[in-house]
Amino acid sequence: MPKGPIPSVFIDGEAGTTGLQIRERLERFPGIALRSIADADRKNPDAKRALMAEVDLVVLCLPDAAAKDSAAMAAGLGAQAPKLIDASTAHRVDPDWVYGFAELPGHAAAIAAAARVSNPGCYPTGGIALLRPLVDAGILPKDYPVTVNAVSGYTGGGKAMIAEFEPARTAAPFFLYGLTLEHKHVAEMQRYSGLARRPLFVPSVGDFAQGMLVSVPLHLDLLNGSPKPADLEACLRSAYAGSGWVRVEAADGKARLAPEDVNGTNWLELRVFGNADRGQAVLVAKLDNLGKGASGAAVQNIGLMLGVDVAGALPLAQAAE
Ligand SMILES: NC(=O)C1=CN([C@@H]2O[C@H](COP(=O)(O)OP(=O)(O)OC[C@H]3O[C@@H](n4cnc5c(N)ncnc54)[C@H](OP(=O)(O)O)[C@@H]3O)[C@@H](O)[C@H]2O)C=CC1
Ligand SMILES: CC(=O)N[C@@H](CCC(=O)OP(=O)(O)O)C(=O)O
Repeated sequence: MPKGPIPSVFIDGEAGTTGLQIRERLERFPGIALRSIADADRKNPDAKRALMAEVDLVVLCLPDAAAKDSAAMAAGLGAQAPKLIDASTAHRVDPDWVYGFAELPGHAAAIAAAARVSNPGCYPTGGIALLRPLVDAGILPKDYPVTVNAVSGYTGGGKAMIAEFEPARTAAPFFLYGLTLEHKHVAEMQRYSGLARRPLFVPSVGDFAQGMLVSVPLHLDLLNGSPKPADLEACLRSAYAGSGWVRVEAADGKARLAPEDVNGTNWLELRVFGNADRGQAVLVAKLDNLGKGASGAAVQNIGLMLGVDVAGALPLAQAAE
């Protein structure tokens, strides 16, 4: 039973990049009551605690340390504790939290039954979506030496990185990072792709605000059954048949792919580029890092956890200018 006439949500960190995007999606949606704290009080623990006790669900859109503090605060409310969705990295591989990737086998039901859900990272959303069906089908050996390459728009780094690009760019127009090979997303990518060997992950940022490509190169003769690129595509199509927000697109002989054209939507697009004669393929996911990669997944999870159909809050087409 909701605490009020309709289910209510508080976004802790609603002034940040991810929080604002969730707020935009829920503000225009009538099935959920969005509750806020006055700006001056947004970091005031007493104000937060009071509001947490009044709402059904809190979304944490905070740096990891602050997310852990807020999760502890919510747990301390006992019978008044709200359900939680954490958009940070703090609880992604924590066994007490459900991983909020609704399109993975069994996850939608687990999310619907959970009190604490960890929202996936933007890069893992692309990487896991490409890899998991191939592992589950036994095509990709669990110990395959997987490399995940990716490029993100600069909003992926939140307010601090946005300040390096707006109003004037001080960063390089394109750079690789994560080169110590300790990126915070590797653990969740390995766990939920079902890989036994830690994947190599090479992220990068370009001088564009939003949008993301995640790509995984594969040598087909090292896969089980030496599949053709078309077999990989068929495997992905079968895994996501009937999915509302993941679509598999034909490569159509394209040799180029840009990251921005699903921005503002909740689509996660998957493609298999391949050369059967060379025995090589590249799997590519395209998504909006702030859409399906953050706020869209959070809104999907809010819907599942509160039992509300949120399809109307999740754009499938870009808004007209
Ligand atoms: N940007 C992206 O593409 C994605 C981000 N995420 C994750 O979501 C979380 C938020 O990221 P993002 O929105 O990008 O980051 P931002 O830096 O844009 O926003 C974080 C917000 O949290 C606020 N904040 C910090 N501490 C507290 C506190 N104790 N109480 C209340 N508010 C606080 C900040 O306020 P102030 O600036 O005043 O300190 C800021 O408004 C992070 O954990 C991030 O890793 C997840 C997926 C994708
Ligand atoms: C471009 C950029 O800097 N991106 C961020 C990841 C964004 C994200 O998904 O953060 P969470 O792990 O908190 O979800 C990074 O690489 O740290």
